[in-house]
Amino acid sequence: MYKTSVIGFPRIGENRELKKIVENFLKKEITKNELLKESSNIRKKHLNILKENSIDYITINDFSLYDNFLDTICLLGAIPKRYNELELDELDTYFAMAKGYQKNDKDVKALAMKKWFNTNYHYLVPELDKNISFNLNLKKILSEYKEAKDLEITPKISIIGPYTFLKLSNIKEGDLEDYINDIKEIYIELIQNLNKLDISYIQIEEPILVTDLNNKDIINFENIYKEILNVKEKKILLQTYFGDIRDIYENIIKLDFDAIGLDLIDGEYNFELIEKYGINNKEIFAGIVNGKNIFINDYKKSIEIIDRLGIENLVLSSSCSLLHLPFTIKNETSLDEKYKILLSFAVEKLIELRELKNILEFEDFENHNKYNENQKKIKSKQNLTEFLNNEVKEKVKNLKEEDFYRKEKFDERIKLQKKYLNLPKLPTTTIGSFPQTLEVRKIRNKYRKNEITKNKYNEFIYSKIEEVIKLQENLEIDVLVHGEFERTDMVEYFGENFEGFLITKNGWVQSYGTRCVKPPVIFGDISRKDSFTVEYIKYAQELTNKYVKGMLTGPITIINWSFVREDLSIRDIAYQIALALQDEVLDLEKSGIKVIQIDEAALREKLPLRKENWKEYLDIAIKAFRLTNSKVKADTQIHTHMCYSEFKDIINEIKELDADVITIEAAKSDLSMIDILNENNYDKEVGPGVYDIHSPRIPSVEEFETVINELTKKIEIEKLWINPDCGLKTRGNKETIESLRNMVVATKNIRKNL
Ligand SMILES: Nc1nc2c(c(=O)[nH]1)N[C@@H](CNc1ccc(C(=O)N[C@@H](CCC(=O)N[C@@H](CCC(=O)N[C@@H](CCC(=O)O)C(=O)O)C(=O)O)C(=O)O)cc1)CN2
Ligand code: MET
Ligand SMILES: [Zn+2]
Repeated sequence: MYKTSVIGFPRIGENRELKKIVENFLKKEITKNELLKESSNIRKKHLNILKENSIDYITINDFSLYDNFLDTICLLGAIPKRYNELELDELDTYFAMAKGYQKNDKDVKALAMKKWFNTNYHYLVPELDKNISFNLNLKKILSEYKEAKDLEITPKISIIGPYTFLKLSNIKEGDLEDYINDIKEIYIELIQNLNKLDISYIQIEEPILVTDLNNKDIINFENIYKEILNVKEKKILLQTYFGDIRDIYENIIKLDFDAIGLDLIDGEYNFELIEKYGINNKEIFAGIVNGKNIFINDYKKSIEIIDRLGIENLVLSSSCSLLHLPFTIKNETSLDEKYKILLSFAVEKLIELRELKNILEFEDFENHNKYNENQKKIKSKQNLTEFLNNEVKEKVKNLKEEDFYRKEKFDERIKLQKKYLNLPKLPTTTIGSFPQTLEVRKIRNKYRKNEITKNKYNEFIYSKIEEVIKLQENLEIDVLVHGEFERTDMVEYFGENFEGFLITKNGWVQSYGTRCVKPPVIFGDISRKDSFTVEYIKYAQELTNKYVKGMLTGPITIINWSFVREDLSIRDIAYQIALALQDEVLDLEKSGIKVIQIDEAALREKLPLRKENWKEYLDIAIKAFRLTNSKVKADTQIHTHMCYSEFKDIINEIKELDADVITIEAAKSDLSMIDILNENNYDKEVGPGVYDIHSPRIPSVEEFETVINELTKKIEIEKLWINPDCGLKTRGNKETIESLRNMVVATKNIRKNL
């Protein structure tokens, strides 16, 4: 007998309904009651979809108005003091933590945001200090429980596990161990409360277990769980995902969990663990349907996996939450059927689980019509020759060592660049995008619907470029950008313009809070037909005597924020993209652009979860980046940008990227990252972000001066750039202009004293 389960379902809604209602609430266009009512409707709709697909273990509390980690902070009452002191109601406190709060004399920054393991989802980081007193708040769980019961569902309740919570918290005082007792107590109280409900499972999620663990971790984990498991009266599923749990499987299997959830897509090694240590009578939730990629399940392979496991009474599950997938392929009305049949979004993954169960329970599976249908689709990919490009395959094969190096060394290059560019000390710049206001989106939407011509659309884009160039000149910024108005997204735009990608119309995936991305699909071999950024950059450059940066997205970031084909190595895919970018870089240079930024925003975030896999990944990432710009002249300045700056472990690789200038996020990480650069003799130029663009807060001139002064103490003046910590596309015009003005004024004040 087989059962089916999913770890979690996307909550943003089929047409991003949740995004819209939360944003409307934040703009005070709808009331709190409307927000709660509408979000309940979304949840009920999703529960019904899960029910219609006969999912046996339906999850609740996977929903969130903004982020599950933020919900967990509220569930445990671990709200940092500064937010409680605002004396707002519960919901406003929630959003103050999410977005920061600036009103009258009150001014509090948002909680920090971090990448959720190796996905493009971001969670809000809990803070733990001596002021924290945990205090259980079950309101959210209980109302979602009631909704499920009203639909006659006996739900499984998802909660973030205590160890993942602790490990991902920002511990401001003391050590992690200092918080274990409190955490244990509050989770015990939580389990005791959940005991009273009519539920199928408590799904405790501990993805931290797929990272490298040491003995202390194992001791801590056992210490916490032995007592929690002592009080349980309902079944507990220990759910892991994003990898295998090699360091702790042996210990876990001896603990009193009723079930264990394993990722069998990204956790190949889990098979060996099961073989070696057995399953000790636990129910296994086998993650065989990929929750992170959008290609259809190959039923033949899945059945082989299940055979290999050789476990009776298996639960067929997703490899991770379906949060990381778009809603349904059904809405991709512009996509050719021959591609569509090869793709599977969240709803289709439910169908796959249901079909797999039926096939497995069918005596002679090879004669099951769904099985044969599936195998026919899988084979049909071979006929899609339009995605084959032998020329680029050859080019990649023939790459030589020298293709990955610039001719001149940095020391020599930077002298030429300094002479040529002749910038003031502490040059100011921005990361690329300017606010993507409603105006921009509306016009683009009209163009998409053919309500305006391509010419009219371009005219509008050019007028925005003029506007933003004037603005930057007025603000007296030193190195300008064109604003990226023609781009929906820095990755999707490259997918639209390169060969080898599929683009979806409604394939939205939540990235953080109400923000979504529409990852393009790397379906075939990648190449570039014509230049596509040059005309805009050239136009911008002709409007000003200052330098305008060429603006490209790097190969690893394109890969990491796309859905990626599984039939070619990541190295080959990365080099194909790098070669396509190289064409664009050289065209920019040819048209007179002297500064070219190639963003590798996602390089750090996709570092493999286990150290043993770092080397291979970084080798690909560095070489692919270098390949994009190895052929430019010495006096062409190459910039790169990275959003997250936890560089401690990869600083040597960052050096090896050999970018002349790197701009990075630093504002939120108390500048400790600068020490790391220094300790490792980082020799290139750096622009540590001087303010956090993820919040509408406007830092004052004094605040900027303090940060910049700090920076000048730590970094050689000659090497220091002043810039925000990321692109400005999510901000409004007003706060952007005021923040940039303060940033430039502060820089000039400091320059006077140099
Ligand atoms: N891919 C990617 N990953 C990333 C980042 C990134 O920039 N790109 N940045 C980091 C942070 N993540 C982010 C993720 C999303 C957004 C973001 O701003 N997303 C926008 C969508 C951007 C977009 O593609 N907008 C479309 C508009 C789509 C749209 O909403 N259209 C409306 C119609 C417009 C109207 O008339 O109102 C509709 O369909 O209803 C466009 O520009 O054309 C959003 O959710 O609001 C920002 C940062 C990390 N990961
Ligand atoms: N150039 C891009 C921008 O400014 C880099 C963003 S990194 C998420 O939007
Ligand atoms: Zn960024």
